[in-house]
Formats: sequence, structure tokens, C-alpha cells
Amino acid sequence: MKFAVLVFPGSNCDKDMYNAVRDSIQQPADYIWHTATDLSAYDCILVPGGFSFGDYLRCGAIARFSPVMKALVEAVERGTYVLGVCNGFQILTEAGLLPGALLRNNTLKFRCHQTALIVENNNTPFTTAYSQNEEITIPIAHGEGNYYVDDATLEEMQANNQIIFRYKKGANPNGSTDDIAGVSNKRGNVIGMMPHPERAVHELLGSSDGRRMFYSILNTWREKHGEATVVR
Ligand SMILES: NC(=O)CC[C@H](N)C(=O)O
Repeated sequence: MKFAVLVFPGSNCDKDMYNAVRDSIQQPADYIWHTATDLSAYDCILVPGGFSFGDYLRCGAIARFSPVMKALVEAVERGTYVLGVCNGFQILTEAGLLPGALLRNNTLKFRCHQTALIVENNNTPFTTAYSQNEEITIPIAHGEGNYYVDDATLEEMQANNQIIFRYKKGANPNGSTDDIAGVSNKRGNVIGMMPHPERAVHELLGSSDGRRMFYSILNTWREKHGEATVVR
């Protein structure tokens, strides 16, 4: 299985993402600069966190116009798996690949700490290795992670099981609507989340709960292609 890690000017979690793929599931990954125009060689595209284009205008609002985004849209249409984390999530919402928008944290502060998340949907290519409603520990690091979506879209998302992660009740760090921490598109092949699974791949980092995200992706892809799955 081949992974792409997109790199925009100002990305700063691209190496963490690359290392998480290499260390947890030992699959090949390439860094892809934002001017690339073809992503057809990849089975999963990772859009990492950071401060693309300095967060000018709005987080992700300029990156969304990079040449690679056209190739990303084409990949999504082919059914390729896409995971956006933090600034990656912001870029995917700005591009209209995911519903909603990320607003300034309600505290008006950059928040950087572990969070308790509830797995709301373990029936996605990214979450099969978790139990439904499991509580996991994944860190956040953002200033604009306050997920907003209008009521009608939220209802539609709930009906389609597009809410993938919520912050544990009482532990919402940013004011997100309905405690939402991660969502998917309708088809389920694109997900975005503010917490960083790639920073939770070893006990030394405070949690290894993020590893199972990478196992989920690999095993779902392998099952689909008739290959033996790996044990986590
Ligand atoms: N870690 C990140 O990706 C941060 C995203 C964005 N720059 C923010 O502060 O919200």
C-alpha cells in the first residue's frame, strides 16, 4: 500500500506523519510537494498539520488553491482514502471535501495537550481497529479547531454516520459544535480530525492510541484487495 504525505509551505507535521506510517505499519510513503499534479500512484493521501501559507486569511484558505488540490479531488472521486489532520482538516473543509468549517477556539488560545476522544463510528476505513464508543487519548495542538456546522447539515451528517470522533463530554477544548473532533464525507473515504493520531504512536509520546488508525487504513485496504491483514 502506498501513502502520500502532502507538503505545503508551512506544513510542520509532515515528518511526524511520514514517521508514523513508517514506524507503525512499515509501508512506503512519499512526500508530495504542493505543486504536484498527479496523485494516481497512491492508495492513501495524508494531509498533515501545520501553518500552511502562515495561516494568512484563514487556516487552509490559501493551501486550498495549491495545484495538488485538483489531483486530490480526483483521487477522492476515485475512492482513494484521504486523512486530514489539524491544518489538513482545515484545508479539506476549505476545499469543500468535508462539511463544516474550523473557527477560532472559543478560549481564543492555542491549545496543546492530550484529549480524551470517543470513537463514534468504527465502521470507516480509518477506525476499524477501534471499538465503537471506545475512549482514546490523542493530543491536540491548534488555535482554530472550533468545528462549526449548521443544524441542517449536522442532522444530515448524523443520519449518515459522518461524525467519527467526539471530545469526551465535559472535555471539549475549543467550543466545537456537538463536541465534534473528526468527521467524514458522505462516501466515507475522506476524514478530517483536529487531534493528531500521528503524534500518538508510542507510549513514549504519552499515548499509542493513534497507531490503530494506521492499522485500520492498511487492513481495510488489504481486505479490499484480497491480501492478508496484519496484526496490530
Ligand atoms: N497543528 C496544526 O495543524 C495547527 C493548525 C492551525 N495552524 C491552527 O492553529 O489551528
